[in-house]
Amino acid sequence: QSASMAPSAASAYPVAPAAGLYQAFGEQTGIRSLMDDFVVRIKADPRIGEQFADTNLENLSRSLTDQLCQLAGGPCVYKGPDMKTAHANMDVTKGHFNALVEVLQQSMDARGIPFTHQNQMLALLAPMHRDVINTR
Ligand code: HEM
Repeated sequence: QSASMAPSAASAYPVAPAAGLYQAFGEQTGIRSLMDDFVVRIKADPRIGEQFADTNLENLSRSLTDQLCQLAGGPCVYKGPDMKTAHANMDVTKGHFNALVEVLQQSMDARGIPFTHQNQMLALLAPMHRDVINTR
């Protein structure tokens, strides 16, 4: 049983990562710098930045790093709330979700992550839309 299939909040979506995905993202260090870049872009984004006004970006980057590292097949374990709970106190629309994906693509482009691997990561995140989007 791979790490990503272990029972946890991050694996409420039991999809196996493509081989080598974790390595393609530069392992834990690479994912952390990707997420450090991502949270700054998110907060600056005119479509969704406001929702992160009171967010501690350091903590968010750490949570997201654990989550993506685990999803990608790395040895991390995301210990935060499940996606429904994490987003329950805010209005998240499909437009917000798509904006976040676009910003993540910008961050992945900036780090030179190959398109195929970008799409493999997005495919792992996509099923979360059911729990994250809570508003029309
Ligand atoms: C696949 C899409 C998404 C994933 C994987 C995701 C993941 C996460 C994670 C892991 C946390 C931290 C939970 C914690 O440790 O407490 C979080 C918090 C948060 N997310 Fe998302 N999220 C997604 C989409 C969105 C969208 C579309 C929005 C709205 C624009 C959003 C807004 C927030 C906010 C405002 C927080 C709270 C940060 C804080 O604690 O202040 N998320 N998300």
